[in-house]
Amino acid sequence: MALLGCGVVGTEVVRLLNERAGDLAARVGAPLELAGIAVRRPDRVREGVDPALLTTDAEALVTRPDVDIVVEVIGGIEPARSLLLAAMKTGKSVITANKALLAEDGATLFAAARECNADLYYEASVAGAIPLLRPLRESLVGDHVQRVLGIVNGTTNYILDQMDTHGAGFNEALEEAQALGYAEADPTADVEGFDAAAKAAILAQLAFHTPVTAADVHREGITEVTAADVAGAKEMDSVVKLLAICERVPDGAGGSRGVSVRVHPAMIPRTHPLASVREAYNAVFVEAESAGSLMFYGAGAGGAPTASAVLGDLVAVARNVRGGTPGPLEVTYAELPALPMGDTTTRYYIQLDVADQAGVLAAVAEEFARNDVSIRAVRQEGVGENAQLVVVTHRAPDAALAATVETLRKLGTVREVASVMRVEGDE
Ligand SMILES: NC(=O)C1=CN([C@@H]2O[C@H](COP(=O)(O)OP(=O)(O)OC[C@H]3O[C@@H](n4cnc5c(N)ncnc54)[C@H](O)[C@@H]3O)[C@@H](O)[C@H]2O)C=CC1
Ligand SMILES: N[C@@H](CC=O)C(=O)O
Ligand code: NA
Repeated sequence: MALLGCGVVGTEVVRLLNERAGDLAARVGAPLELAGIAVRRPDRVREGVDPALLTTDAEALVTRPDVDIVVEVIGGIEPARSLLLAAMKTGKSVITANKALLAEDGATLFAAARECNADLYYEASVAGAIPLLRPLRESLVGDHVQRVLGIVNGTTNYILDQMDTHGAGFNEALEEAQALGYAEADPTADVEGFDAAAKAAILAQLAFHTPVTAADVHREGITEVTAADVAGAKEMDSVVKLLAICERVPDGAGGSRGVSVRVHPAMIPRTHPLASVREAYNAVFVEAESAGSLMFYGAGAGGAPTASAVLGDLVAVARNVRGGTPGPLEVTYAELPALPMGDTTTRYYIQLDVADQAGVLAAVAEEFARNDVSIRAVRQEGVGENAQLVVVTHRAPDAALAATVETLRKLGTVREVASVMRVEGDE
């Protein structure tokens, strides 16, 4: 086998391959021999890594005749894509942790795997160590999945958790997450929601057997989440989490109109199981017609947990290679359209700084009514210059809720829209 990349994840893969060589050989039925490791800087000292294995010529490594499995933990689109394609075209099976690539151009990789009769396994790409893709791809393939909902980015969960529990600042918490090996090479991918959106696309594609790419996912990160949002959530006995939500949208005639796939911060009650997901942990609920609700929980980021998922794939693929039978391929027959966010029904929490005078509540309520948004609860707090209205809505199309907020911003009696947050998990 060959390894591409020897960073946070790659180093752990090498360490575990060495430490568990005997057990892995027994489980596969043959030893897993590391033929080479493609790196950018071969002079760098890497503890536990034999320097004789290092090469900067990744292209030559992936096509070597003595390599039959290639593990890619470089990340990014290129050269990862070309290397994986070259590997499959020369008869190798491949394993990758690269959600960005799978969500942007998974179709090309899956087509190559099919044409070349190669395995393409990627359990590490979503929710790190948590076995989630194999259950969707295999265990639940006979069921009808309705919804996948969860926390799939460790870095942002770590930041939000530190803000909530220790009142930490955003930048300070991000630096800690980077030092712990959770963040992507460019942490913008985490905090702007790109990483979670890529994972949501992969989950939706597997769950609904329909092509979904990152471009189909509505994405909002956590950079706009303010201390006021976190404090507002606390007052509601709730917590702010970055959620990935993939839903099958019914057509009213027993079928599906399409899928809604979105990533955004949301307020969830502290009593909800997702509220207790702390630090860089991930948790995902899968709701299927016959299985009911299933919950997957565990380490979603970090070198060793991610390497665990890579090694699981490696043993599975090595067994397939030895047996001469490839594993299951992607099936995306359903061709369901990805519906726009505006059509998706959500609920909003809105905190308004208002003038403390007669008729304010009526004026605010009128804007909700004008947009056909039903109010679930209203609370007034403070007096005079500190007067605030907190409104929680019932479900309405997201476009109607966004339009309501826009009109509230223009209302003379509203001094400021202090916080707007979607609400999930307490219906
Ligand atoms: N760190 C984590 O918690 C998780 C990471 N992943 C994914 O695993 C992959 C790797 O992530 P990390 O190890 O954290 O990143 P990293 O940045 O620590 O490691 C990537 C390594 O690849 C090397 N590299 C870049 N271009 C190369 C090239 N052309 N040839 C050879 N080496 C090259 C870099 O020098 C770096 O050492 C990414 O796709 C990431 O999204 C997935 C799940 C969790
Ligand atoms: N950067 C990612 C790593 C795992 O996929 C995260 O923080 O979850
Ligand atoms: Na996983």
